[in-house]
Amino acid sequence: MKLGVIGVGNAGSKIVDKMVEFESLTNRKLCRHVMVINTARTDLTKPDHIPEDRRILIGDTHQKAKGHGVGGDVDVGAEVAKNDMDEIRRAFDDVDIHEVDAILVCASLGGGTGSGAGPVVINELQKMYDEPVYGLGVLPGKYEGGRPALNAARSLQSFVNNTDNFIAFDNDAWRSKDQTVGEGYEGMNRELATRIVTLLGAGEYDEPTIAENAMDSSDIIRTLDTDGISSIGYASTSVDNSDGFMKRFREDHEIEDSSNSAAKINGLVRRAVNSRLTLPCEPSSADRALIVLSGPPSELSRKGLESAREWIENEVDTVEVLAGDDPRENANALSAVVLLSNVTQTPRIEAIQEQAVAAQEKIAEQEAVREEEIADLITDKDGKIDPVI
Ligand SMILES: Nc1nc2c(ncn2[C@@H]2O[C@H](COP(=O)(O)OP(=O)(O)OP(=O)(O)O)[C@@H](O)[C@H]2O)c(=O)[nH]1
Repeated sequence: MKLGVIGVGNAGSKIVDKMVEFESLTNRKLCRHVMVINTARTDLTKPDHIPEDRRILIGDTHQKAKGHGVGGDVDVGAEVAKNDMDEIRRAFDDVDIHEVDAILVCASLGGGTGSGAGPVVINELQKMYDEPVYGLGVLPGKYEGGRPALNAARSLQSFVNNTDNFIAFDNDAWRSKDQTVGEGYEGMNRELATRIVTLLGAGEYDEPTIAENAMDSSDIIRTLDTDGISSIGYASTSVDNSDGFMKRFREDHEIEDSSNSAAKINGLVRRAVNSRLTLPCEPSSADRALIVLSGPPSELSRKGLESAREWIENEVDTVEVLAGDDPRENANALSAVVLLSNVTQTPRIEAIQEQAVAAQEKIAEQEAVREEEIADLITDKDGKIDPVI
């Protein structure tokens, strides 16, 4: 698939940066247009792989943002994006839409810029283009407290309602227990970029491929076309892709090798579904699923892919399962990515909603106490307002 990729806010921009890094390391050609949008000038200097002229600062003249971010305030994030919409639109004008099959907007839902400006950007893209617009959103960890959960619960609805599909990544599930907030982001972003680029980059090659089961971008678009929330599973195993003795040996043992390959693929796909998903969920609650098998052509097996597809159909009980190969001549690993589209049994999303309700109640209580304190300060014992002077 050919993609336009837009990162909004700090985490969104870092994830886009990692996607571009991964695709260039693996010779893929997924991200045809990249752009990052932020309210914080310093965060815009962080990406290593985004050209300078594709970094858009918004809100530098806004009274609350002033180029320093929006401090977790979703409403300010949304307001800034609306105010600077002309500038954002001008940046979109450079995107040659005939060159892309879809647009992906990446953001974290726990901060203020990604969760506030992200949905505004998505709405504008939906108005401007007919191509599908997908969201890739990071859910804050429980350990971060009520405010990020409240932001996420509010903006999740906007992301899901306004995108053709929302792929979720749960910080809670991916953080190691001994890590504090902020630690481990680099590794988490790399894991997410690997999954998303291997999935969406399937089928884009410099040279035409003759692979009979090659994945087609229309299959990916079809699987994502559910208006729901998705999760991705991934498993990988290293392979010998040298020209040396081992490869010749394996070629000489073709029959044995092909049944081995089929078993390996089947095992890999099962491992992907049972692995740590980007969003923990009950796989059987998915409406549609898609398998991409990526690796050297000698490792791909039609039989293996077909039996893995049947396994997902039966065991995971998903109605529609598509599968395809992504042959990569020089790859030194065989990877399976499984997209579970429109999953509904997602405990973390339910927990975020509960955490958000509790946070909202706490904020309301604190406001009531503050109002009482202010009233006490400015009124005399008879309840009359004390003049300031
Ligand atoms: N997975 C992941 N999560 C991140 C990363 N950086 C921040 N977060 C999470 O993102 C949330 C904060 O969002 P940010 O993207 O930093 O903030 P922002 O959208 O730029 O908004 P403001 O800082 O309020 O202007 C918190 O839930 C963090 O845990 C990252 O690199 N990877």
